[in-house]
Amino acid sequence: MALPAINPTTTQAWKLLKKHFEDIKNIHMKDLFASDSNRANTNSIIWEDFYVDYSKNRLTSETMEYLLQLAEEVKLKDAMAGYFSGDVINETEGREVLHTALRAPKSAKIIVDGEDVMPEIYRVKQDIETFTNNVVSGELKGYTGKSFTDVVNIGIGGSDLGPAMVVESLQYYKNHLTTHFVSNVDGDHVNEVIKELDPETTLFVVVSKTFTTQETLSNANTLRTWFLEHANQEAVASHFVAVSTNIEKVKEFGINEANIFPMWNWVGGRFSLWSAVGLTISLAVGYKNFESLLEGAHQMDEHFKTTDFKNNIPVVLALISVWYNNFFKAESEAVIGYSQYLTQFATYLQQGIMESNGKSVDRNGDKVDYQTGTLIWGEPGTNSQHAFFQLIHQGTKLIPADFIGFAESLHGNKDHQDKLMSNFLAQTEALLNGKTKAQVLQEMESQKLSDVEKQKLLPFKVFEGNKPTNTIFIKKLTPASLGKLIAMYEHKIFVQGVIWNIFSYDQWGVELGKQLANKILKEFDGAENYEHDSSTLNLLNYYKKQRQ
Ligand SMILES: O=P(O)(O)OC[C@H]1O[C@H](O)[C@H](O)[C@@H](O)[C@@H]1O
Repeated sequence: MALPAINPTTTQAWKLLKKHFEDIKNIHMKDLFASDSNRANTNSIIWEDFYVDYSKNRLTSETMEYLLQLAEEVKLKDAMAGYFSGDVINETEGREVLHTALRAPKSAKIIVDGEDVMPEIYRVKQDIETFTNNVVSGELKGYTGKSFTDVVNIGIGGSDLGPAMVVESLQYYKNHLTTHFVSNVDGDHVNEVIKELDPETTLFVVVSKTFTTQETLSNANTLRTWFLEHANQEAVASHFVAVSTNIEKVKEFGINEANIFPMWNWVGGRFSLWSAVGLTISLAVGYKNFESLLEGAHQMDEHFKTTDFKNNIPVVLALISVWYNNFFKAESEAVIGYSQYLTQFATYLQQGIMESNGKSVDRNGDKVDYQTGTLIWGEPGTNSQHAFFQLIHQGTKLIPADFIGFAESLHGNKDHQDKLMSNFLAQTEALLNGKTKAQVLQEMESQKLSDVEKQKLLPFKVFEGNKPTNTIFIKKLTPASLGKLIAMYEHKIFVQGVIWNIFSYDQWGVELGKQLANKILKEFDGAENYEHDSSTLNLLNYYKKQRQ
């Protein structure tokens, strides 16, 4: 069944929200808290090891009522049923969207083209487990009989960002293997990694869903050439494995069929870390931890699938985001993880969110006349506090932010953890309340300033507050809780795509640049009568001169 295609602006709920927005747009959250002592409790969801507090948002129970009505009116329930059961909801590519099947239990039955995909998923999982155990235990050897010490993941986009982010986030759980990620076609990337490698003990994992991606094939070729400077052709078989849907292309590249981990067209690149694309994750943290990551994601799938919308974390977060995006006209959202392990989390989400929902044509093929996908950015706290928080606190832009924190530390240093958590809590409080003129003046009392000096400084020291945040407080960073967190954002993406009536699972917008790059690449060594605008032509000729 196709996804329902309902223009959200034609719903009753949208009209109610529009009117309601005019009524509450200037209300300060401080007043909402003052008038309802139970606000924090009624606007939070406690589920397993997740405590999601969304009370520090510019909304009332009436707002939530209309937002939930919007979810009903766009037929979110029907869309969810299609998402989980393998409907072709990626209509422009004619594909199912089944990353949730990758983490479903063995007993599940998910039919694609008349066939249950679960046995095949579990067969590949078994291969991942066996291979991981053989590499980690040192049983599998390189061409000179030494065990592997290093793993190089060669991929880009979804074949890089997911595995790289998870490996970074689960660093605490890592084994002795050193992992490297090569993605950029910039030769500096691969060459810097090569400096750290020993060909005798390095395993290469070439990851590409299509196996046609220029960057990945170039990097894989360069690494293989370097490898062959030290080893002979037969050694490639014991040092190179691949993950792809395109078995023929992988074989053409020279990797043995036995060394290919398959994936499927019904897994989108940016949602693929749960498949064999996550092989590097499994190698880095061990199969058991990889499995826990998947189990955590599955628990979030169940929560999303079975919980009423009002208490459904991904649904509520998606609706709040729509509220800011479409009514307050907020352009971006920040994601701030209070954990150094989450350094790559926002970068990862950028692909997930912006490649999925950066669309301007609706599911009927018509241009939308409302805003869709949000810009996503962020860095871990507390570092980001000392970098860009100034703008969030006192700038002119409204930037709703997700604050993600872990109550228990992994390192066990209470002093550091208390300081980290005090910042985590203080920032959302500061963003909520701000600082009034009266408070600033009171603070100034102890300072030796004249009244004129005080009045001069006053406007700069006032914080308006009323800056919205969600707090996603998780008990501890584990493979399972990370799996839940990632799946939470995946479902948020889905819900927003349904509301905005767009296709979230294609990415036609990345094609044009690729096509032109291929054309220009040929022109570097070709004749000079190219068809380009004058700017591109000048730049192209400038480069041609420089490279001679
Ligand atoms: O895995 P691959 O086929 O090499 O694709 C890698 C990436 O490249 C494309 O340009 C897409 O925009 C991404 O969604 C994809 O993850």
